[in-house]
Amino acid sequence: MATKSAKAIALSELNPRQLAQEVLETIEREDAYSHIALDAALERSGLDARDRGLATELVYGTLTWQRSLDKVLGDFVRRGIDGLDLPVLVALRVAVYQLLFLNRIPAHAAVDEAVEITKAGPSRAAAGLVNGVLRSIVRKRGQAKQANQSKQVRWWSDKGRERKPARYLGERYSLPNWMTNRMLQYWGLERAEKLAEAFDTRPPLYLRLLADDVELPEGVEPVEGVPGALRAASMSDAVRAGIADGKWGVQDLGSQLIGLYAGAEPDLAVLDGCAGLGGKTLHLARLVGPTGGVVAVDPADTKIDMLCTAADSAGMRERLTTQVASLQDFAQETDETFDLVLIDAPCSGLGVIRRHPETRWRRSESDIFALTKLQAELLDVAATLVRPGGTLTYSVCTFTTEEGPKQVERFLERHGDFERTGAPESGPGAEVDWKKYVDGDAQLTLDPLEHDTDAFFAARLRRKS
Ligand SMILES: C[S@@+](CC[C@H](N)C(=O)[O-])C[C@H]1O[C@@H](n2cnc3c(N)ncnc32)[C@H](O)[C@@H]1O
Repeated sequence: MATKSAKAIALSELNPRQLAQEVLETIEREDAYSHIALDAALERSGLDARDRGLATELVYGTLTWQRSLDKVLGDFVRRGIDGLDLPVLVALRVAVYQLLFLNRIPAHAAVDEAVEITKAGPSRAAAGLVNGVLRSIVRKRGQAKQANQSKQVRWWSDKGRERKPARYLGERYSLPNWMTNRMLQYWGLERAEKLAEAFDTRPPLYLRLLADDVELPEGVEPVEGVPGALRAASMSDAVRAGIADGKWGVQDLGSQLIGLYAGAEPDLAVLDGCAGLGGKTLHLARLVGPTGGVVAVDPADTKIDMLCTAADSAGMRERLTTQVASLQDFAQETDETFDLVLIDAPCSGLGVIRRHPETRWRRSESDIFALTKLQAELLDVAATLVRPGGTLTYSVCTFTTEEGPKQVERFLERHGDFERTGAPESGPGAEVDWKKYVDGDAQLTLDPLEHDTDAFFAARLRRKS
C-alpha cells in the first residue's frame, strides 16, 4: 500500500519515520531548532511513547551523524549528493542512520519506508535511486559482515588519527574540523577523542523538582548532592504526567548547577539579564522564595511570552518582573541595583550539541569572535547593575576559552572592583558538593565525561563593598 504524502495527511496520522522526515525537512528548510520543531510535531502527533522514542532517535541521530551519513552516501550516489532534492537527501540520511547505527531495526524496514516516503513526496521520480543506493549499502554491509570485518561501512580512516587528527576526529565523530581543531588544542588527542565520542551520545534525562513532597515514580532518582535535581531513566508516561502536573520540569543538570552556583537564596533581588525562555529564571525565582524577586530581561518578545506562561503554570509569576529589552537598554532606564545578577550569555553553544545537534553544522568559527565581543559588552553593562557586595555570575554553554575563562580574566582586568568569589557558602547552593564541579579558580567547568552534564562554564564574581 502506498504511503500518503506526509504533507497530505494530518500530523496526527504520521508514523515515526514520516514524522522524523517532516521534522528534519523543517529544520533544514527553515533553520529551525531541532528541539522546538520536534516537540511541536510530537505534541500534535498521535504516537505512543515507543514511537515517539523512535522518532526522537531518528531526528537527533540523523542530525548528529550528518557528516558521516553524507560521506557514506557520497560513496554510493554516483552523481554526488549535492544535487539531491532535500526530501530525497533527508530520506536517505534517515535510512542510512538506521542501517549503520540502529542494530535493532531490520534493513528492509529502513529501506522500504525511505522508498515509500520518497514516492509519496514531491520528488517521487527519485524513489528508484533511493531504493538502489540503500540496497547497495545493505549489500556492502552484508559482504563486510561475511568477511568478518568488525566495522562494515566506514566513513573514516584510522591512519589519519596521528597524521591529521583534527580531520580524523571530524570524520569519525561527525564534527566540523574547526571544532575538533579547538578540542585538540584544549585537551590533546586522547581526551578530545573521548569528548568527541561523548558529544555523539544521547544525553541523560534530568529533571528539576518544581513542587515539594512529591513521590518519585519508578525510574526517577534524586541526583546525589544537588538539591532538587532528579535523573530519569526515560521519558516514561509517569515522567510526562509529572511534567503536565507541574511536579518537575526537564532541565540539564549543568543548567541546574548554574542556578545553584549563582547563589540565589531567600529575600534576594535578582536580575536575570539574558533570561531567554527562562530555564534558569524560574529556578532562581524558586530559590529566592516568596520574599525575593527576579527581574528577567531579554530582547526576544516571544521568549519572554513563553517565560511568562511557564511562570504562570509554575506559580512563580508574582516573584517575577519581565522586560522585553536588551540589557543595554534596560540598564539605561533603571536606577535599581541587584544583590545577584546572572548573565547567561549568548554563546557558540558547543557544549550543548548533544541536545541541539544542528549547531555543529550551523556555527562557524567566525561567530565566536562576534559573540565574544557581545559577551564582554553585556558583562560591562551588568557590572553597573550589581550593588556593592553583590555578585555577578557569568555563564556560557560552550567550551571555547575566549568565551569562558579568558572572557572572565579580561573582565577582571577592566573591573578592579570585582573579584572571583567561587561557589556560595550559604543558601541552597551551599548544599552542593562543589569540589566535583569547580576548577582551581573556583569556576564551574562542566563536561559530559566528568560530570555527565552538558559542557558549561560559569564564574561567580563579587563586587567589592
Ligand atoms: C543562552 S540564552 C539564555 C538562556 C536562558 N538563560 C535559559 O536558561 O533558558 C542567551 C539569551 O540572551 C539573549 N540576548 C541576546 N542579546 C541580548 C542583549 N543584548 N541583552 C540581553 N539579552 C540578550 C538572547 O535572546 C537569548 O535568549
